Amino acid sequence: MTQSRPSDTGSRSPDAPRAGMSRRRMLGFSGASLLVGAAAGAGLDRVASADTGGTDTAAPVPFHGPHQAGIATPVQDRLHFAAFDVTTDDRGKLVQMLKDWTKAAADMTAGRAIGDGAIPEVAVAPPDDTGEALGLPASRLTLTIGFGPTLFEKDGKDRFGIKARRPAALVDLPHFSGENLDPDRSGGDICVQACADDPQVAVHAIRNLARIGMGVVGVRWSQLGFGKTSSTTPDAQTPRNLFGFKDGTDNIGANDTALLDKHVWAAGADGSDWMAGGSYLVARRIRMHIEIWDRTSLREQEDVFGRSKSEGAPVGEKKERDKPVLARMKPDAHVRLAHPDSNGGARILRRGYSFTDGSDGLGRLEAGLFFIAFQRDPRTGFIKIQESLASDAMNEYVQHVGSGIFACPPGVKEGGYWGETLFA
Ligand SMILES: C=CC1=C(C)c2cc3[nH]c(cc4nc(cc5[nH]c(cc1n2)c(C)c5CCC(=O)O)C(CCC(=O)O)=C4C)c(C)c3C=C
Ligand SMILES: [Fe+2]
Repeated sequence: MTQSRPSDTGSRSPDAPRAGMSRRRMLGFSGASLLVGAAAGAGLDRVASADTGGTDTAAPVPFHGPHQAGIATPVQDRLHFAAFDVTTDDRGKLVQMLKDWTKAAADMTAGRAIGDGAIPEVAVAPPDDTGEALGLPASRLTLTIGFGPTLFEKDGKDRFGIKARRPAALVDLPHFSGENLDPDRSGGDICVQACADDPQVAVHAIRNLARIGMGVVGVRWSQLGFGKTSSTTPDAQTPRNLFGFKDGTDNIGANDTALLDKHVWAAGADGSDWMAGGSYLVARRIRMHIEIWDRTSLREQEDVFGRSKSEGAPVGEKKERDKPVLARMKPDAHVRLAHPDSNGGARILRRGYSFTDGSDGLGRLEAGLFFIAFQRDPRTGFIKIQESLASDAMNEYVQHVGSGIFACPPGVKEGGYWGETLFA
């Protein structure tokens, strides 16, 4: 990617971006002609992301609106997910940080540098923006915030005076059979899901939020993800997971407002007014035993899911979108057990990513699926389905090793801030 970068000397170069100048504007002034030239030569201007529905106009995703972006909006290619612990008991400081985060998030998602930018006129203080995203487009960055159970009450303490506002749906997840959760990769008072088509843009966003939050929050754990394992745009090609299977076929589509209203968006009538238009996020770090899977026959692999590996068609059918006949699948097939018909109609919006974090010291890939699901109520969504998956044939090949649950408030209106409905 062509970048317009300031000099590496630390002093401002003549062609450095102006203070506060947006990454997009910078590109317009200094990078666009280079980009056009490069793209024309390589034919890059014809390349479309699978999830943009065939267009090559990756416009920024609006930050403001009734729902937070990053839930029902088209899934980007990369993820940086971070869980934070709040390190102060001062409610005022927490609220001020949420306001500062909101401004920074609005800037970054629009493709602008934060505040006065990375190269401000005045050089005596650290810049507002760390600078590694200068010259990069917005890359469809979305930032989605969620509040964990411990923000409402921790060790019996109502730190921020919001204990009574904890939604009934924000339960502590029960123990599930076979899981082996690492406390250092689980929980958190606040989460931020950063999704973008460029990993540098997603990492820049989390890094800068952590920097702004210094003294108020600290990163508890974080996870990078690549290769989305689900899509909210059914017309786009379904991506594949690390087991090689199409994943996300029967996901809830971004335009299916009836399904979103029924299964994803919380409503005031659910009991927590401040969550109306929000959603509940469940994250699970699922280790996949790739080496064992790779020694498994194709027939066994297909039996595990109840779908073909090539087309993704349900057992006995030809096409991916053909209606699954659950009775034709093995009783322990993943799709059969996870299907709404096996779970009293339960549906979730999946938005997970593959991950590989190198090797585990025993020569095995430290790899898996960072599973993210949004739902109106985790008790009738993720928990219901995960309990059915206790007898899943896939359990021989996977283990849940990290976990988190968060209440994601509704979207931010212009001039508002993340969590305003909770703290106002
Ligand atoms: C509790 C919820 C789920 C977990 C955890 C989960 C893990 C997981 N899934 C796959 C691969 C596939 N899942 C597929 C379908 C599917 N999975 C869930 C839920 C969980 N999966 C649901 C609700 C569904 C849809 C069922 C339906 O309505 O038909 C599929 C098939 C293709 C698809 O529809 O997406 C695959 C493949 C892995 C590898 C994994 C953990 C590592
Ligand atoms: Fe699944």
